[in-house]
Amino acid sequence: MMKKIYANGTDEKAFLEQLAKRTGETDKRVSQIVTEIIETVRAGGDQAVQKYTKQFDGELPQYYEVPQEVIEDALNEADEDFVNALLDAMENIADFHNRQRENSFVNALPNGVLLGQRIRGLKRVGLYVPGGTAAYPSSVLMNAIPAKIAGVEEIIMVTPPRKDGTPNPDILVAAAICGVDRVFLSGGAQAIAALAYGTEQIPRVDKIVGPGNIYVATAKKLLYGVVDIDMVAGPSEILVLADDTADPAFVAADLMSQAEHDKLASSILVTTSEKLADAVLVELEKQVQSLSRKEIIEASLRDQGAILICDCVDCAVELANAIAPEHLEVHLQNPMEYLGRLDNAGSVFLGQYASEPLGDYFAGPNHVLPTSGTARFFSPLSVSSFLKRSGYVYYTKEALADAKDDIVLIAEREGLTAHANAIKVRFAKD
Ligand SMILES: NC(=O)c1ccc[n+]([C@@H]2O[C@H](COP(=O)([O-])OP(=O)(O)OC[C@H]3O[C@@H](n4cnc5c(N)ncnc54)[C@H](O)[C@@H]3O)[C@@H](O)[C@H]2O)c1
Ligand SMILES: N[C@H](CO)Cc1c[nH]c[nH+]1
Ligand SMILES: [Zn+2]
Repeated sequence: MMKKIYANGTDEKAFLEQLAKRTGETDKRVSQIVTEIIETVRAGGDQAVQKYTKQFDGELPQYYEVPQEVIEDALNEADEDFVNALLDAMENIADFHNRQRENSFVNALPNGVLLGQRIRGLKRVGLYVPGGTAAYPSSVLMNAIPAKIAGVEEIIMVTPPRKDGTPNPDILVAAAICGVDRVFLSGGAQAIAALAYGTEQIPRVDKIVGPGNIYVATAKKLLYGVVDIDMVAGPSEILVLADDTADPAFVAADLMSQAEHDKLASSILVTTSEKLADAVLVELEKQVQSLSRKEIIEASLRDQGAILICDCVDCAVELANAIAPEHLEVHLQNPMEYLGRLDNAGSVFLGQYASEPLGDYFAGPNHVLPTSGTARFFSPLSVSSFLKRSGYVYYTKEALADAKDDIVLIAEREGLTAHANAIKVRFAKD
């Protein structure tokens, strides 16, 4: 089901190149389609959005904007256990993200100068919640909770309608408990374009967050600059780093937990133990039989998965850093020992009981994470993703007099005499 590759410098390189192409190959064609969608929505507004919804999602949605009473009804009619589970998860997620708060500061110098940084929440944010195979209430929590903590004034959620045009009630429940302000039934590149430019009904936002498929990710990339974006979070990924102390049943189960998301999801085992590799293969065959998304899991493991066998743990760690996966599970004898060397992962899960779904739903750290190797430079979604900082300066005449010569000198050296003049003019009458 998963290929075994011996990490000898050549074979794993070929696999990594193929992995890097898994979303990239379609990029050019998708870019063309998405560019056309963006331009059409920019010119045609809500009508164009609805036209694409009908084309790609099959039906005109029951509501374009979901009325508040429908959202409230969804919460009132939801089963209590589900709501309570979401509230339990929310408590952990809020507790974790509350620790990410940042404060404004001011430095008051003895000469009367004030230098400060003001931090505020973004005014209005767009939250993309995938539909299709991936309508996740947990993703609503992971996006909306840090936004609320950051002080975002208005959260506009967009999500595709279900096949019959109705909203997904579980998504509405999550939106209600998180305090999402407005919900539109629109998905794909058209929803991203509407949020970026604004339409008559969908307000223009300052930033768009949330994962989505290749059309959503491409629209976000193309519109970056018109609007801010969080990151490009694509198909899910897991890399398990394991030695012969790992439990093959746990490793196989966790690999499949991410393969289940998408045929393009990638699940990789990097191990020093051939014995473990073989046992994991047996477990995969056994456990997949009872899983409802067997077909997706098998396709994902076959096409995007691999077991990479390394000579030593250090080589395995190096390989994990080179792949830079979204999720990295550490099933090594002393997992904590490696934490400081695991540089490139969206989220790290230490030890055999820190199973990836614990992070997807409950533990507290965010599950909107960088994918496709971008964990090298992107960080998880966080409170700071929703903050804006401005520096400010207050100077007295005396303080400016002390700084005047340096400023004028640098300005004139740059050939910017108007800059120099703006300083000099303040002392012209002295
Ligand atoms: N990294 C993360 O944190 C994270 C979390 C959750 C989900 N995900 C990923 O998000 C993705 C969700 O994908 P999805 O497809 O289920 O939902 P989606 O909402 O992202 O995409 C559905 C939309 O795609 C558009 N679309 C579909 N076919 C199209 C076509 N041929 N041309 C133009 N537009 C088209 C439609 O508008 C449709 O509404 C998955 O890849 C999943 O792995 C990632
Ligand atoms: N693992 C996904 C991010 O890659 C997030 C998620 C939502 N629900 C279940 N899982
Ligand atoms: Zn998941």
